[in-house]
Amino acid sequence: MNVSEVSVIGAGSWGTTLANLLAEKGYRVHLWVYEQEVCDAINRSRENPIYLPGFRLSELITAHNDIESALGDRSFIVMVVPSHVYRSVATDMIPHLRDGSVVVSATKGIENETLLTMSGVWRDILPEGRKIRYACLAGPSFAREVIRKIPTAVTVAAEDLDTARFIQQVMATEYFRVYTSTDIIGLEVAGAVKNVLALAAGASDGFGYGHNTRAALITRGLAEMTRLGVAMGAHPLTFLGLPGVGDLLLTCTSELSRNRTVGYEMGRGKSLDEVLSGMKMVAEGVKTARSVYNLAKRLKVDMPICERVYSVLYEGEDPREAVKALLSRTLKHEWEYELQRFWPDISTNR
Ligand SMILES: NC(=O)c1ccc[n+]([C@@H]2O[C@H](COP(=O)([O-])OP(=O)(O)OC[C@H]3O[C@@H](n4cnc5c(N)ncnc54)[C@H](O)[C@@H]3O)[C@@H](O)[C@H]2O)c1
Ligand SMILES: O=P(O)(O)OC[C@H](O)CO
Repeated sequence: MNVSEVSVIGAGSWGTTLANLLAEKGYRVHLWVYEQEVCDAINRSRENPIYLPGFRLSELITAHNDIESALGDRSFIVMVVPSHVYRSVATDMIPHLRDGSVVVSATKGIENETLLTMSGVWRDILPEGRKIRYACLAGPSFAREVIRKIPTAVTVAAEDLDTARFIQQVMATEYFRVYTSTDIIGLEVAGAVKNVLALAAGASDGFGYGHNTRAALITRGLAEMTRLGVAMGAHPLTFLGLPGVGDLLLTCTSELSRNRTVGYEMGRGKSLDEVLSGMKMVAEGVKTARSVYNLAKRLKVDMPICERVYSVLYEGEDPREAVKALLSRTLKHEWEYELQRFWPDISTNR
């Protein structure tokens, strides 16, 4: 497959950044922009004034407000819209999508209504006989650092390694290192769950708790993420890599994270509505907390931190009571859940 032009669907901070990365590699980039005024501003002033102000964008980017012209006859597509609008945007794309197109999804989230990850959404909506080559891009990558060419490493997973290697070649630069994988579901679960855990880590910092608390949340959160991923068919090693512990560390510890910031503000006493009312960008963890809670229940996976995040966000639990509830659970072996579920014949006394 020879690529000279690509489409990027979604012009938030990450979509705009990936569009610019590809344009600076020499690809002609067609960027679909939801808001007409943002679309006009990009074409007129080479800047995304709402989602990525202060960065001059490449001349090789053309912004489009309609999906048909954004897709044209391109067959390398990067999809970066928030998860709650992913299905409707993807559905609009289908009539204009070339069969066999590579679709690289950089969205991190799980649908509330169906509990599907983004690969599941495509499987759900693609008419019989229609095919795409789906891939997921994940890993620790703040748009605001990538746009400044700060060294970054991410992972791309596709069903077959050849597709992943092809995407690696198209997207890698001297500052953006792309690893390959075939564990699509692992990347999707990791990218979604780390946002929920970042809400908890932010709240902990907002309460004024210390480094000990945050390290505990990250480590036990990693165990929860891995359990859910494995129950959904992921490879456990994925969670030790960039999409798992890499992105979890980044998001739970940095002031650049929108998810951590939402948690932090709530930990300082603001309500969820107060925090969200001042935000144009998405904090995916807020919606994904509901999906993760329901998935954990459906698959009988023990995810106490994510469960408390859900009850604070959606059942009005006081965040400090949620911490108390977490700490007052029955004391146990560190790997009790894993030993019982995966190695029942190994004694927890070993
Ligand atoms: N920003 C980052 O650093 C970063 C990094 C990696 C992954 N991601 C993921 O990328 C995805 C997109 O996030 P972002 O940060 O680029 O977005 P953003 O939060 O900067 O902007 C919100 C985006 O949603 C779009 N939007 C709002 N309503 C819409 C609608 N009804 N239909 C279609 N589009 C609509 C806006 O046009 C804008 O593009 C998310 O899943 C996020 O988790 C973001
Ligand atoms: O700002 P956040 O919390 O949405 O995180 C952005 C990216 O997912 C970090 O890899």
